[in-house]
Amino acid sequence: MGQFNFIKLDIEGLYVIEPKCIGDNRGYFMETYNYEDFKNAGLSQVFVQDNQSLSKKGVLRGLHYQIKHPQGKLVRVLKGEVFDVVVDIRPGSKTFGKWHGEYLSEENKRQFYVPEGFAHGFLVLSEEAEFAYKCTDFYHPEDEGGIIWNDKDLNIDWPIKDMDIIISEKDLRQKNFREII
Ligand SMILES: Cc1cn([C@H]2C[C@H](O)[C@@H](COP(=O)(O)OP(=O)(O)O[C@H]3O[C@H](C)C(=O)[C@H](O)[C@H]3O)O2)c(=O)[nH]c1=O
Repeated sequence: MGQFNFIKLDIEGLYVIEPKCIGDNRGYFMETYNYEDFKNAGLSQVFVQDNQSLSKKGVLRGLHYQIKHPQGKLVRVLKGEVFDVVVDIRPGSKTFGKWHGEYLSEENKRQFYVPEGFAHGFLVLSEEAEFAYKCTDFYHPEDEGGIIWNDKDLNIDWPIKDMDIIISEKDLRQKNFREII
């Protein structure tokens, strides 16, 4: 118990979580999730699906969300570094249309909890990045929505200087923010 530092962010419902990393002469150990600790911090969501993806430098995945089956996500980076972005698309939210970015890395071991109602994506900054996350609902491909990564209204400040961005065909065809609201 008490293995995590929970940091509430300005956008309601977003948390950065810093796990306690216990080092010794072999390496380190850390709990990466604990239902009791998270429940005591107000995050009693149950996760039903874990995902993991590997991406090369410059890969940008997103911005994705599910419509009728929105997923809360607890995201972290196992290897490398990413700039992780969420956009508040919760109807009636006072921060509707606001985005927030977090640098998540193997080094800082920071986790990012994103409640249901956000679009999510990330840009890989390291040569490679292994990305792992827990979801509060299952994948429903027929229910997927998306926003184009460089939407003019959202104006997300992706750290892409001098980077060759790699985006899937699907993500190159995502909608503008104005089309989904
Ligand atoms: C998301 C998902 C995908 N897939 C299959 C579907 C495709 O055959 C393949 C790649 O899917 P996709 O290109 O949608 O993967 P990402 O671009 O990483 O999508 C994710 O990107 C952003 C960052 C997210 O937050 C979402 O979890 C998710 O939308 O995996 C599954 O079988 N289960 C799944 O839960």
